[in-house]
Amino acid sequence: MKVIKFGGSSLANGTQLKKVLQIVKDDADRRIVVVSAPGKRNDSDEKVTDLLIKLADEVKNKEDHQKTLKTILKRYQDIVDELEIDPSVMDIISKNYEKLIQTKFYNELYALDAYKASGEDNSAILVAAFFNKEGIPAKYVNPKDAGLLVTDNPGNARVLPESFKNLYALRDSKEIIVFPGFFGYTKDGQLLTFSRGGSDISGAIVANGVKASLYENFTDVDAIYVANPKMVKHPKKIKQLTYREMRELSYSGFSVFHDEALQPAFSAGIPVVVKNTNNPSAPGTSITRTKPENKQIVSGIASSTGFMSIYIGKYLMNREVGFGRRVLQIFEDFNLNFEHMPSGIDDLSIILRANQMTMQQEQELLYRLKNELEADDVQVKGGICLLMIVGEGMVNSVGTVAKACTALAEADINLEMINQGSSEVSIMFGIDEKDEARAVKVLYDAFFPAKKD
Ligand SMILES: Nc1ncnc2c1ncn2[C@@H]1O[C@H](COP(=O)(O)OP(=O)(O)O)[C@@H](O)[C@H]1O
Ligand SMILES: N[C@@H](CC(=O)OP(=O)(O)O)C(=O)O
Repeated sequence: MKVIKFGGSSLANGTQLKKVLQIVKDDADRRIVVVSAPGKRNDSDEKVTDLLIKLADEVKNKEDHQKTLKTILKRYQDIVDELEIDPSVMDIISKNYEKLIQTKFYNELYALDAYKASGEDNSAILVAAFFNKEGIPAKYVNPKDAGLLVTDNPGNARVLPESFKNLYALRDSKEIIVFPGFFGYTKDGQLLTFSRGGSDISGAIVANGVKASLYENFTDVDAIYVANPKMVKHPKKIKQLTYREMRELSYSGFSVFHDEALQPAFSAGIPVVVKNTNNPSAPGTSITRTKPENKQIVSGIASSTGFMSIYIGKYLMNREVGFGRRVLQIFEDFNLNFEHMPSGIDDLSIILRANQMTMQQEQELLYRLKNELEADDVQVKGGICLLMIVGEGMVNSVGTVAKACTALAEADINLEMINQGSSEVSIMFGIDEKDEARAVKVLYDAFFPAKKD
């Protein structure tokens, strides 16, 4: 049995849905279809999820929401019309939205998640109706009925382990299951979403639950490329990656596959393949526990912006027992996640995502760090980009850091930070955000030089 997930780009209009149907028909093992909300039809279009966030905001602020609601309904209506699906589906979807808008939520974050999730929920209802109309017996299954349970973290829910056992029952269905991605329910029955792009996570959870032989993730590119195709022209394709390589690359910018989607697949040993809905015969990229050794030391180069660093300097820091714990306690008091913590004998830096704090919180944090730790110096720097070079081959090879540093130095790109060693398969550099695209390009040229004829 295979679990197959289609992203928003594969569900953006009727033409895309016809491709989805054909892909499902092509392989009798494709029994569970996890769907996203309709995505962008072209570069200037809006994702339904983004429209729903806008709608939630308008309803919350008691602003006029009719235009946004109409735009959302039209996205579904256009698909229903193009595919000549029974118009009663549109009545169901419209009623779902009427009901949602009338619902009084006592927690704004729960409300936002309910709006966001409705994009995938209605998409699954529509896809199931389309399959049935085309003679493929299919049924929509709600994550609550299937027992997909999550933690109580709005917009950032995590799966609860008992979900996997509950989901096993999906194997028994005679019909193809169409399952909405992106959300689950707490034990108290509250709907909550995963983080953005989280339909990939739902697909991996369902694949784990039903003990799938393969998790196929269909998107709009022929493969995962060694660098983001928006930054490097025609980058090389990757045939195979290990789970840990993919996790590092997704975490640091390869948005094509969600980093949290690796663990459920990994823990059940389920191979993942990323393929193109627009070109399904292309082999795509496989993600597996191990991969055959090859000459390629670096597998991919990723980058991600939006980070800040907080530097703390204090003479004899290394001799002060409990210093690190006190630093982290202050961060915990502000409910801040941190990503990295490079350190020296008299200084340490904390790298964190900048969007976690307001200016005022930042000022309060700096004040506490300086005073409670009696630090000599506390400085903050925003606008940091993390560059990640990833490859299993780096474990047994020398010279990767030197090669990367040379390429960056020759391009006059200043390194704010280097972090090598904690993860065997990656090297991380902190640079100024303005240098991001140039840095990815020079590293690509250094590690994937064009073949000379
Ligand atoms: N290294 C990479 N390889 C392939 N695609 C990448 C990479 N990095 C970023 N992407 C982007 O990821 C996009 C696919 O992910 P996404 O937009 O989430 O698709 P979907 O709508 O199918 O979920 C691609 O169109 C591409 O722009
Ligand atoms: N629709 C949600 C979840 C998702 O995974 O979407 P997509 O498969 O289009 O990346 C989002 O935009 O975040």
